[in-house]
Amino acid sequence: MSAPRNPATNSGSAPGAATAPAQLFERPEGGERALLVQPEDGRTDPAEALSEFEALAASAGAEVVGRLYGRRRAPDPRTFVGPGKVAEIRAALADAGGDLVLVNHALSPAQERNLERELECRVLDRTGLILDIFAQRARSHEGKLQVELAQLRHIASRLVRGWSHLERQKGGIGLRGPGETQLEMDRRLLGGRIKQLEKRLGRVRRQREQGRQARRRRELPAISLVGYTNAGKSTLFNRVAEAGVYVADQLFATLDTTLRRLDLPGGEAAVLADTVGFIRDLPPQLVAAFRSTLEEVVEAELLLHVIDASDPGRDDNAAEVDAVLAELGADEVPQLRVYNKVDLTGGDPHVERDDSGRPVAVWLSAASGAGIEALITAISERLSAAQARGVVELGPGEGRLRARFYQLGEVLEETITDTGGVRLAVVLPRRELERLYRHEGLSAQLEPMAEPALPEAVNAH
Ligand SMILES: Nc1nc2c(ncn2[C@@H]2O[C@H](COP(=O)(O)OP(=O)(O)OP(=O)(O)O)[C@@H](O)[C@H]2O)c(=O)[nH]1
Ligand SMILES: [Mg+2]
Repeated sequence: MSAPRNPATNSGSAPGAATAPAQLFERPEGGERALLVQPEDGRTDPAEALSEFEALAASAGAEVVGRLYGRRRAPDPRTFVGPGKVAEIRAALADAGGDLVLVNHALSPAQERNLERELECRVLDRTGLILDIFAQRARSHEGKLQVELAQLRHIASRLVRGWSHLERQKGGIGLRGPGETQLEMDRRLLGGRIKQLEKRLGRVRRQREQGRQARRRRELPAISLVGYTNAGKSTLFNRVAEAGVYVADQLFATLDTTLRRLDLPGGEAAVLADTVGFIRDLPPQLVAAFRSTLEEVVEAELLLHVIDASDPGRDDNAAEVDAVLAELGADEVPQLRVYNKVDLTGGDPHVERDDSGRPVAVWLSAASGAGIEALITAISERLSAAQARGVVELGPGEGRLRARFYQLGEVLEETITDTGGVRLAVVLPRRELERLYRHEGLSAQLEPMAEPALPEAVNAH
């Protein structure tokens, strides 16, 4: 049985505690003994899926004591796996002395409950496991609220378990909350708590929205690091911003979006954001929960999509990340691919360019620092290409568009025209300009400025 986790074990590190030692987050000895069940659906490579699932289980602090594959044409509506497999799992549990079954698939609440009843042991699906990891990792106030809300929504439909011994296991994997308390298992209180969390989140989000608008007014272009979990985003973030963010060989080491100012060669600056990692089959309620945090991603000028070049599943993982980005509405944000960990592949750091000479991928090692300079130059090149600048003339009736230019970019100069309209010298993200043309009725062309009012972005080296 698992010793209930002492909340003090993982609440001691403030977000600023830069290089928190990894053992802070390691589970006290004697984690729950988990048996893993990996369905074979013919889609993904089961061995690879199982090894990722094992890393997830370890991240949640479980000790893996057994692994089983399950092949079945259609899932059993009652227990997901068939009766023969249930017997096999029961035997394996007895053999290994396991006290938790983790199934690498989504289970319906009824399937989870029926399996628990038949196996006389706690059963958690992939979503429940990922939620548990998120619960342990959330650091910021907003992150904690988001995770708790997602967890409560997830368990709301799973309350009737009917196993008194499960009650006594409070604090085990899947039953831990990010907040002060264990997850409240009483259905009556649950609804109230969910409402309360939604309200608090609303307040926090409004504050963050204000912060983002302030940043936008300061016109610092935003760059977001995105990528599969464990790709090396935080390591790269530290390298690039020298910020000292928590890095660990753990899945979902980072949950909260962290921002740093990034100074580019030539005196330009940008805001760099480190974000939560993505994973295959990210539970939908988690995508929803983090949607607002990930707005940083949607609104970024440039995404650095970090890919672990040494991972044999890297292309699948990258495709998965792109799919989540599309779900978030961020598929149109320009991407620079960063193939990380070239120290492990034996490759040389280099930059790939497209036909027009634009950098599209950078191969580097965040750990050794090889290739970082080239990355920063590539970022600088991509950012200056992402900015539109010019002079635009608006008619007297286009006050709303004038206001939009002030909102979205920087107005360097404004003069009144003979016809009573305005002539604006503006700099704004090209994406926003395109949106103005497409959706907001802007028809006037952006003419080149006679003289650049801002120093040219430096990418001379
Ligand atoms: N060999 C090698 N290891 C690296 C490199 N970059 C990162 N790592 C390691 O990869 C692991 C994950 O790094 P993180 O920076 O925490 O990855 P992340 O993408 O932020 O992960 P999450 O926040 O969990 O999504 C750590 O053990 C790093 O030390 C690299 O260039 N080479
Ligand atoms: Mg990270």
